Amino acid sequence: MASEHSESQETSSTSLVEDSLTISFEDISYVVRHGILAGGRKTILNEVCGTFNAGELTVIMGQSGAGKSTLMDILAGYTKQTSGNIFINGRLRNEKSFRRRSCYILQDDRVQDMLTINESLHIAAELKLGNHISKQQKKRRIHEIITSLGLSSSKHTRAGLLSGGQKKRLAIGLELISDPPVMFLDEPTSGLDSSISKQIVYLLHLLARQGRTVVVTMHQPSAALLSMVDRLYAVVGGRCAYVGSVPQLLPYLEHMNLMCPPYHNPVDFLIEICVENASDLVESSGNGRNNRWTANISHETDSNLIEISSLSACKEVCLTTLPAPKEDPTSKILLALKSTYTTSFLKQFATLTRRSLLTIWRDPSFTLMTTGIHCAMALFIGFLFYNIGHDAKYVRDNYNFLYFSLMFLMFTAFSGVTISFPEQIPVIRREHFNRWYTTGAYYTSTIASTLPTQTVCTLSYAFIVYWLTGQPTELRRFAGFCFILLLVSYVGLCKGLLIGSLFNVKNGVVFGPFFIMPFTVFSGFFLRYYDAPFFVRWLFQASFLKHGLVGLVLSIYGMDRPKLVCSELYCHYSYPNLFLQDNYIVGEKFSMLILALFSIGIIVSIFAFIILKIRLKSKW
Ligand SMILES: Nc1ncnc2c1ncn2[C@@H]1O[C@H](COP(=O)(O)OP(=O)(O)OP(=O)(O)O)[C@@H](O)[C@H]1O
Repeated sequence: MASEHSESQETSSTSLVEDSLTISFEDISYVVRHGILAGGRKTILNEVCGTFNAGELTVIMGQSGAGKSTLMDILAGYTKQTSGNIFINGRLRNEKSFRRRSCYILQDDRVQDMLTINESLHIAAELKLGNHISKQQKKRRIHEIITSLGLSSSKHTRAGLLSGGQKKRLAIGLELISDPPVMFLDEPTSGLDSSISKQIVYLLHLLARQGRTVVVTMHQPSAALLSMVDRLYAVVGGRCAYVGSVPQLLPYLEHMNLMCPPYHNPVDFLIEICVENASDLVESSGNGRNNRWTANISHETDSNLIEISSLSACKEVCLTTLPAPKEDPTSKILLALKSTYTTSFLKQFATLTRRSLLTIWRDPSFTLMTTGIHCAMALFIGFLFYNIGHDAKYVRDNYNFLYFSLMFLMFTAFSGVTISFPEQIPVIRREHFNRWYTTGAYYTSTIASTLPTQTVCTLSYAFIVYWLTGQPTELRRFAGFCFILLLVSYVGLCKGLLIGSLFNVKNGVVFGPFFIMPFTVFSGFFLRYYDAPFFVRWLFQASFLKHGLVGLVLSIYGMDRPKLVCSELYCHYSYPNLFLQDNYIVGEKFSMLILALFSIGIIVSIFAFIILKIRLKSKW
């Protein structure tokens, strides 16, 4: 009842369109299982409290492993706390509506390297603003973001060629398209030099001053960055050691009889001494409850800003053209929408497919190389098994050739995706969490944009080998041959997606073949169906390679193929039917094989989709 009440309160609050959101949290704990067999538990956050105001830049700092990212994940809604409450403007948070009004930029944030800044922002606008905003308004919004973030001179540069600072600004700009009033950023300055870090923190400061609630994590903000930070929230061992402004930190430490040496950065000093003084600091800060050191925060900070903005690195960013959330019509229109995603599944699918095809078009080297490899391999195999297809003497060799073709196409489809798909995960994770699109739209668009290349490669191979190896010149046999090879390569692709969703590139390369090898054993090539022990025979039905091999043999030797030419005195398989009998293929139906391949492909795709969905929900 309590939560229903709070939800209705929250819903009614959003209809009033609050432009600024203050986040407060009470007694947040996060406990994980530690060593499942031992049944142990590890407390990562221990009843922390705090308030992060709108209009302020808050930095969550602390040593590595202190719990900063975990706190951020919980506040952003990425992870669910074990206990405790989060309030938005004093009311219990409704996660669904909060996620529509916040964004989370993760540490290993990546952008689409092959797209220019302008293209990336246009795609983001299509996905995040949909048809609710006119084309003109979208263009204006993109222009505002590009100018405000100092990206005008490089707006036609591909993201892969941008500097670290420009990439980070682009990542921020992509989220600013829908103008969320709350922004979370995990380690936004990691890997950047001090001047670029200053520029990023200055940008975040300006965004906060426009009324947004900006929360970032940093290990240990340098003295140069501190003048732009409004609120420090120091975490030690999952508890709060200090919450307050930067200038108040020194008096706080002195109040605790912890004397910071002269000319020493008090933040560095706090980090150095916080572990051994953890209990006293946590007690003094009330684990985040004590507001004594937070008074007049923003006034203290602004006095330093004139000096900072004169820095050449900071001059690039100025939010003069970007409206503050309370003046921004875009955020008002989006707020009126009730659904989690702004655009329909079809719109998401179409935009994502366009983006993938554009990426492939921009970097054709991979597509050209794969097609080239398929053609080169086809020529090699064609000359190796040259003109054997019509001769009864070579039926066994022809069978080997069919099996090799199957394996080659399956493996190339499988390994290509196993390697390329995991690289996309960080990008999808951010975009999906920030409600650009559903997992289903992304997944189907990935399949749709991969199929054309796979089809071209498979058909190029099939055309070349079919004619070079002298297979029968009948359209129906050729069509059957191509169709089976296409289906097997598509199933290989789906299996690649499954492995790519499950593992990173390294583990995928190592463990991927283990998922394929059992299907090879039960393909009927090494071990025939009736020669296998009865209790493993069902595995033949589950092997897509078995259905593929039988399909290829039926295409070439089935369909009442007449007696073959024999180039020797005696050929055992002059009558193709005898070969079918010897391999237990008589009675197999082509339509059933196609149905089996389709079914296996669909089942594997569903599994891959479920795993991807689970993976995107967690940090794994
Ligand atoms: N699911 C989990 N299971 C076990 N331990 C976890 C889990 N999640 C986090 N931890 C541990 O909790 C501690 C805090 O992790 P967290 O990532 O929040 O730290 P952090 O302060 O952000 O560190 P860093 O700055 O190095 O990223 C770490 O010791 C981490 O190993």
